Amino acid sequence: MDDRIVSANLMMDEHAVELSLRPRYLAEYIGQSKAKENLKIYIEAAKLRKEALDHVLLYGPPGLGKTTLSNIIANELGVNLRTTSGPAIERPGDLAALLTNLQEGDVLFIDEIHRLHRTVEEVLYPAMEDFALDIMIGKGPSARSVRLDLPPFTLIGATTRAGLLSAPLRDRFGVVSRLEFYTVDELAFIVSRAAEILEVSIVGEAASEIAMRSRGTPRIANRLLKRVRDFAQVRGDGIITHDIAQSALSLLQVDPQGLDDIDHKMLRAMMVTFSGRPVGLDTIAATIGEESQTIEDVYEPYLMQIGFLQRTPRGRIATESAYQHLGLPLPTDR
Ligand SMILES: Nc1ncnc2c1ncn2[C@@H]1O[C@H](COP(=O)(O)OP(=O)(O)OP(=O)(O)O)[C@@H](O)[C@H]1O
Ligand SMILES: [Mg+2]
Repeated sequence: MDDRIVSANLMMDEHAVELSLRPRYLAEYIGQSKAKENLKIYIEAAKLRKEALDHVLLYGPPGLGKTTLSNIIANELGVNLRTTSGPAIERPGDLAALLTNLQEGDVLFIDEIHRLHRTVEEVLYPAMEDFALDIMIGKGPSARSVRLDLPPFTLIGATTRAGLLSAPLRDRFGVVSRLEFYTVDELAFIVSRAAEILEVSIVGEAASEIAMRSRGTPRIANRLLKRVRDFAQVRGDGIITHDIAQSALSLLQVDPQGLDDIDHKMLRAMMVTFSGRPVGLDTIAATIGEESQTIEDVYEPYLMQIGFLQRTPRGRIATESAYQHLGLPLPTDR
């Protein structure tokens, strides 16, 4: 019982920490300069015209800051933000309830928008296009559709899988922004800023070390920082030195490129089990006991970004740099 209370408190703390690390305005949002510059102009223009901002679609791998950016957009516009997610909206009526509760100019954020049910999605079309809801009244031959006006609002959709969005939905977003992996410098900056918020001292080299091992992803950078901080407090004198960062990260089984156990298993399966021949996603997934979708959304994008994995029409293959990184010989018949 006591344990449970303690762990619940810990979780609350973690959550509060998570929120405190989240930038609240565009000026604090590091990197993503392309998306940021465009949004700055659109937000400014919408404010000048006193109109709702055009609907925004944010896509890219997990942890790059889609949710953070949606919060920032609402803050910059000075409007309310309502948050929901594709799978959470079960019936058209649920979406109708959300939409009719919006105030003029509000932002409705739908996370995982690629997982919206078809029937719900159809309600969204007129809502996005004409700020209207078409409601069916009655059944059978006497059924008729009534149109209900909605206040102008901004829909922000986030997805890791833009490819799974239906064309009609995709076409209704005026602003489509793809978030990119962060550079090591940007991540080092994010780590230093987070350390300041967490009130822990960190030397520049240590911030860079964490940044290099964060797979271009701020969420991972913040997570690694928190774990390294634990090491610094228990094993050192609280200051995160380069040495502490390096040994903590090795103990966490994050290699110098930021690859973890699952990346290693994936690459080894491709190189050893399948001797370097092209392999299908599902085969890799089954071999290492992971879900195909996790591999496709979380692992592959970064391995492709650093040039360790290629997708070919015949399947996935590991590249020469991946063999070098793992210290395995390149197969001779390639
Ligand atoms: N540009 C940024 N500058 C500073 N910190 C950032 C930035 N982007 C994200 N972060 C940090 O990374 C964390 C994860 O970001 P966020 O939750 O917005 O990712 P996401 O793209 O919504 O991920 P998911 O696809 O998993 O929902 C945030 O809590 C925030 O602390
Ligand atoms: Mg999110």
